[in-house]
Amino acid sequence: MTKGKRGAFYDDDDLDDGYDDDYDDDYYEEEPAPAPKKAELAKPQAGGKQPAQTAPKAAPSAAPARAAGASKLAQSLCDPPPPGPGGKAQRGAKPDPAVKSLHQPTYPVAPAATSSSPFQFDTPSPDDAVKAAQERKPGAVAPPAAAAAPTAPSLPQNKNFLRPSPMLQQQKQQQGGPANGEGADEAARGVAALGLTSAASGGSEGGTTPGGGTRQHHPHLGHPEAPNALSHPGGLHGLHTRRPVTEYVMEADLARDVAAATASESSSTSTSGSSSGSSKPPLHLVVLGHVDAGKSSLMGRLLHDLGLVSAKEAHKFQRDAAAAGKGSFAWAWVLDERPEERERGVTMDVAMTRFATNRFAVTLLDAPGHRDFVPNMIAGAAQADAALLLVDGSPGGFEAGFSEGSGGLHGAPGGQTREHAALARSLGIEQMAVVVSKLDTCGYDQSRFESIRAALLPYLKSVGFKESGLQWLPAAGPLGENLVGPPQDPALKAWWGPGRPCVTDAIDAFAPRERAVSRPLRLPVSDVFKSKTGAVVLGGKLEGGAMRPGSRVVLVPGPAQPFAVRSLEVGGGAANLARAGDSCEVALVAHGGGGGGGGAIDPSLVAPGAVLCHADFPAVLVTKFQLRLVVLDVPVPLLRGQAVTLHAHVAREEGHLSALVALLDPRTGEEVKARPRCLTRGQSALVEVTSSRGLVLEEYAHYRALGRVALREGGRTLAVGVVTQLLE
Ligand SMILES: Nc1nc2c(ncn2[C@@H]2O[C@H](COP(=O)(O)OP(=O)(O)OP(=O)(O)O)[C@@H](O)[C@H]2O)c(=O)[nH]1
Repeated sequence: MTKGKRGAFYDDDDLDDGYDDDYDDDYYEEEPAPAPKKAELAKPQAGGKQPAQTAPKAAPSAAPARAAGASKLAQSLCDPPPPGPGGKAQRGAKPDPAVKSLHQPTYPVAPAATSSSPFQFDTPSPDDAVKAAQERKPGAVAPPAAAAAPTAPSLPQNKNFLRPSPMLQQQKQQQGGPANGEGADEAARGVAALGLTSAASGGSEGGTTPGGGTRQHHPHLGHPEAPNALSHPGGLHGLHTRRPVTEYVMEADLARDVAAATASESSSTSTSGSSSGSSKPPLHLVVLGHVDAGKSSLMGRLLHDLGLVSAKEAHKFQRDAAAAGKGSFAWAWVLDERPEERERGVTMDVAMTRFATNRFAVTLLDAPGHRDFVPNMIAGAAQADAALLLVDGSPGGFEAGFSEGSGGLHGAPGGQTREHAALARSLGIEQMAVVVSKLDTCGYDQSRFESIRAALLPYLKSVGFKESGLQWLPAAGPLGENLVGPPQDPALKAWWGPGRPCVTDAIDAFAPRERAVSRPLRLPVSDVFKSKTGAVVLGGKLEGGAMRPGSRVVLVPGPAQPFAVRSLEVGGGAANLARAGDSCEVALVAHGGGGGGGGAIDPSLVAPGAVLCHADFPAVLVTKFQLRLVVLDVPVPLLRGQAVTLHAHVAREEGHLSALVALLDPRTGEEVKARPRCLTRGQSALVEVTSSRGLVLEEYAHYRALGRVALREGGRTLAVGVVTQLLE
């Protein structure tokens, strides 16, 4: 393999530069065939943990037909892997979805299967739903009645995108907070060449009480027909005159508050160890991985082991899941709340919850693994500072999730381990802990762990991760092994002893994010809900700037008049200040309208993809922009006019490639050809994109999180890029 160079054309301070340095030839050994052993199951757990699920033998044939089904995005990202020393070929194993049998409430060693059938859904995926709605109603306009309803806000209906778990909603309500209710080598190097780096933001300073999840609705999915500034007759606007963000100087009183909060946060960081979430640096953590890798189960059990799910609640989840014939999904039910998710045993939305580790106030985003829900995964990952990548270590499981797909226009798509990792990196995530799960199914075989690492590491490096940004550890979620303390199972303990990190150690080893407070306020709205007091609350992650009660803000797109911040919650607790990186909820009142609620924002006017902005430095709605992109795995070359779905922060719009401006050298960024006729996989290019409706975007140089765009079509991610210029 030609060692990738990248980044020369991105004047990005975080640009990766250590590709060669980090390259580790040791990992280019031929992968030894896994030697599965009998699973060690259903043993009592030490440390007061819940007993693991018992292990009656399951009939593999009875397992649901769920397997590798995945987009082909990364087929090109990893083929062919580099030869090892001596020219030995290094290839990922073929799909072998033996993981099927793990859908039974047992953990048997499954025989290797040779084929996989994609998971079947009988109802439309969110992608389909949004598309269908948009096709039904081009330029979808909100019904005037809804727009006019002053006191009966029609909140998004139960299609929440980021949502808290039921357990956390309950906790929040008990605390009296807002109710939550319903709640290819070339291509790969190209991704790396984008040099995308993490959002310069860091999360909340004060997750005051672990488990104070408050977000409820994501209007993006909930309201495919919601108004858009460019189509709404009732005066939504987003056509501000843009003041250069570089002119912004933070208001003196706000700057004082920010400086004080920063000082207090640094001092508390240096004296870490308290168990309270308050004043701990925030960390937005997304959990990624192929369908059924064990993401939800691991997080559900972790929340229990951290004391956020009581034994009684855990028992109820187990009883109810068993009664529904889904006993093995009991821990996943902590986060998989929707009936469809529980019935199918598949996460569909991103579930959000909060907990505290020794070091961080963590906002957890549990992303769906199934390829139909990659758009949801993108929105979750777009907010994250770090990721846990769950990799199924069971025999055949890793191979299914890491499969390359069979290529061609109608070929089988590859596994989501690839797609998720590539997307995460392109969305700016630089720090990731790879958790190899389900090793209990092969007797915690160390060689299986090592061989998975050897196969995955080159790929992760090829999509832009530095080896220094990666951690590797084993864990078995449902069994509670290596989650919050050292493993109890002798077979695992034998090679993962004291001093080796457990999951919470790995989280604590992530670096906190720098907060992008020097830019004007930007908060992409991911939730709209009504608090107990009747206030309409907007929630999301602050991607730039700072605010406090009284701050003047404007919603783009949104009503023309400015609002004032009436009250704030950060990390689930009342706050006087929110800074870039904070996960916050904001209640607004019309500027100068007092606190009576009469001037409160009408939630029906909160459009999907809306962004709360500084009133004097608002964002603008963009319909044409220039994007520097890398073409991922495309079945056919991209031509001018190619229809795409644009994914940026919490926004999603239909659009097309309106011009292929130039082909770029992926290493230097220099133009190698003007106006190319088409773009093929792995190529780097400057393109012009036209969106059918306006959306809020920013130049990547100013706001990373608002300047990253993924282009998808037909269930595949075609390209990822960064906004270089706003054109119209
Ligand atoms: N033996 C064993 N089974 C596991 C382990 N982790 C998860 N499972 C099982 O794998 C199945 C899928 O687990 P989930 O937690 O739903 O997987 P997921 O990655 O969240 O799935 P999606 O979100 O739908 O992509 C369930 O039957 C779990 O009991 C593990 O460490 N060992």
